[in-house]
Amino acid sequence: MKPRRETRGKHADHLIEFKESPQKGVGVFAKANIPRGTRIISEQALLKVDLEAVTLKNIVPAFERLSPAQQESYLQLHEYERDLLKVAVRYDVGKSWQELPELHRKVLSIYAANAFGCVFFLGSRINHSCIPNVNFVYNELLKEETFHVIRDIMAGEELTVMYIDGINRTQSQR
Ligand SMILES: C[S@@+](CC[C@H](N)C(=O)[O-])C[C@H]1O[C@@H](n2cnc3c(N)ncnc32)[C@H](O)[C@@H]1O
Repeated sequence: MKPRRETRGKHADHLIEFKESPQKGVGVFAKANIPRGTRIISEQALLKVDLEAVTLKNIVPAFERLSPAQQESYLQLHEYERDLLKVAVRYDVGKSWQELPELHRKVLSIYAANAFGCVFFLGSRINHSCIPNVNFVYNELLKEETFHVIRDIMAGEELTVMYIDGINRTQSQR
C-alpha cells in the first residue's frame, strides 16, 4: 500500500510505506534508511474538532463538512468499536449505539481509533509504541502537523509514535 497525497518536497513521505504490521493492523514502515531528524510527514488534519469542544456530538458534523474526497479518505481509516465508545455515545449523544445510523457508527469508531488530537490521513496510520522513533508536533509556520524521526532508522523498520500513556499496560502492550 502506498501513501497517496501530493507532497512537493516539504517532507519525505517517499521514504515510507503502509504495510500490515503483525497484530496491529496497518503500520508505517521505512522503505530506506532514514537519518535522524528527517521530517517524514507534514500534513493538515483530515478531521479536526476544536479541542475545547470535543464531544461525540461534534464529530459527525465535522465529518459532514469534509469534501467528498476527504470523506472517502477518512472512511478508509482503521475503525475500532470499543465498549467505552458506546457508553460515551449514550452519555454524550443520548442514543444507544444501535440507534445511530451505520455511517455515524463508522465515523465515530474511526475517530476513536485514530484521533490523537485530530485525525490524520498519513499520521494516523502510525502505530503506538512507548519507545517511539517518531515525534509529532504542530508547526505554526507550516500550519501543519509534522512528524520527524528521532533516531536513525533502518530500511524495513516500523515507525512508531507515542499516543497512549504507558500506565496500567502490560509490557507486551507497550
Ligand atoms: C492510529 S491507528 C494506527 C494505524 C492502524 N494500525 C491502522 O490499521 O490503520 C490506532 C490503532 O492501531 C492499533 N495499534 C496501534 N498501536 C498498536 C500497538 N502498539 N499494539 C497493537 N495495536 C496497535 C490499534 O488497533 C489502534 O486502535
